[in-house]
This record gives sequence, structure tokens and C-alpha cells, in this order.
Amino acid sequence: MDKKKLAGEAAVELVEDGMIVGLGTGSTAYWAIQAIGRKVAAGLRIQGVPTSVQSETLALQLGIPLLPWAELGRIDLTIDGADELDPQLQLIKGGGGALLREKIVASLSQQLIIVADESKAVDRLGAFPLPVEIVPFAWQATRRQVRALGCEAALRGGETEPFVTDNGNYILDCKFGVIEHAHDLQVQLSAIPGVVETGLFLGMASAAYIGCSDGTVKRLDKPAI
Ligand SMILES: O=C(CO)[C@H](O)[C@H](O)COP(=O)(O)O
Repeated sequence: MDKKKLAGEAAVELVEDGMIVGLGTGSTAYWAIQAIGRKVAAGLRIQGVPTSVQSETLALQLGIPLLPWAELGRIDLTIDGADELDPQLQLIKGGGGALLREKIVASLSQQLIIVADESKAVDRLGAFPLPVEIVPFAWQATRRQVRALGCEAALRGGETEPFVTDNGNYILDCKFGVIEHAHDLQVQLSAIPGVVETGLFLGMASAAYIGCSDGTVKRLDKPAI
């Protein structure tokens, strides 16, 4: 059984008629978008907000109506994947390279619902290298500044053929080890001019649907502060 499919499909129970729905990116969000497509074909009326060109293409193939960017304001619910989530529902995202649009969409969302298989749930963030989106201009200098914060930072795709995001930027995959102070790290990275955004999603997720190997889907809610 596909744990990503279980989680992605289960979260679609939250989608209601009339909603504006953020459509995440990746192999788990894929299953949610497929399930939303089936509901739309059966008569559900929603407007989707894709977080990547990949998800936009999929949504259009499935006949999901998309909200024009100029009308983008409040989003009712977004379903998206994650590379790591901790018990406070702090996240590392961006393994698929869509972190900037994902974070913009998440910031506009009343509810951010994470879908993931159980391997993504960790006690502490940091085993997965933190993706950081940077501008291509003088990227080597930006990488030096990022490395000075105490990580190994690799240009995604390599120097000869760097991976380019939907926004025309590059990504540094940064190995910090266990991230003890995620909020401080977010502030430090954001202070570097060449950094566009980081894959740390802090205090944004409301709940997570986790697909487990026993065939169940576990729901985790953001703990009350
Ligand atoms: O953040 C993301 C893309 O930028 C993805 O949501 C994340 O990488 C998880 O992907 P998958 O569901 O394929 O494991």
C-alpha cells in the first residue's frame, strides 16, 4: 500500500464546496490533487491555487478551476507535503523545489494541512538538508554567507547545470545537522540579501495526515501553545 496515497487522499475529506484550495507540490500532494479532481468531476465547486507549474499542469489536466493570480487573497485550505515535520508541526519543505510559492500560499491560508508518509515525522528537524532559495546573482557570495552560519551548503543540480525554480532562482541544500533554534535560523538566513526564502515553515501548519505502514492514517494537530 502507498502511504503517500493514503495520506493525500484522506486529507481531501476537509475540502468543502465553495472553498478556495491551495494545491501543494510533490508526490504526496499529487494524490490529494487527484482526489480533488475526482470530486470536481462529481460536482464539487472549488477554485484551486497551485504552488508550482507542475501542480498547475496537473490541476488543469484534471479540470480543476484555478483562481486567477490577480484575485488571490485569502485561501480557505491548503493541502501540501513536507520533507520533515516535528511534533510541533514545524516543517522542512522544498525538497521538490517549490518552497517559495508554497510559503506564499501557506501564508495566505486559513488552514495548512500537511500530507506525508510516516518517514517524514521526526522528533527534531535537520536530518533532511534545509532547502534555501537564493537569487542567481553572485550566488557564490550568498553561499559563503549561508555557510558562515555553520552548514554545508550544496548548490542543487551542481554548478554546471543548477536546478532553476519556477521563479528563476537557485536552491542551496543546507546541512545544519539537528536544528535546535529554528526561529533564530530563519531570522539569520532571511537577513542575507541573496536569500529569497527558506524551507522552514514555522507555526504555519494546522494539522498533518500521516500515512502509516499498517494502512491507517494518523491525524496530528498543532499543539496548543
Ligand atoms: O516541499 C515540497 C516541494 O517543494 C514537497 O511538498 C516535499 O518535498 C514533499 O514531497 P513528497 O510528497 O514528494 O515527498
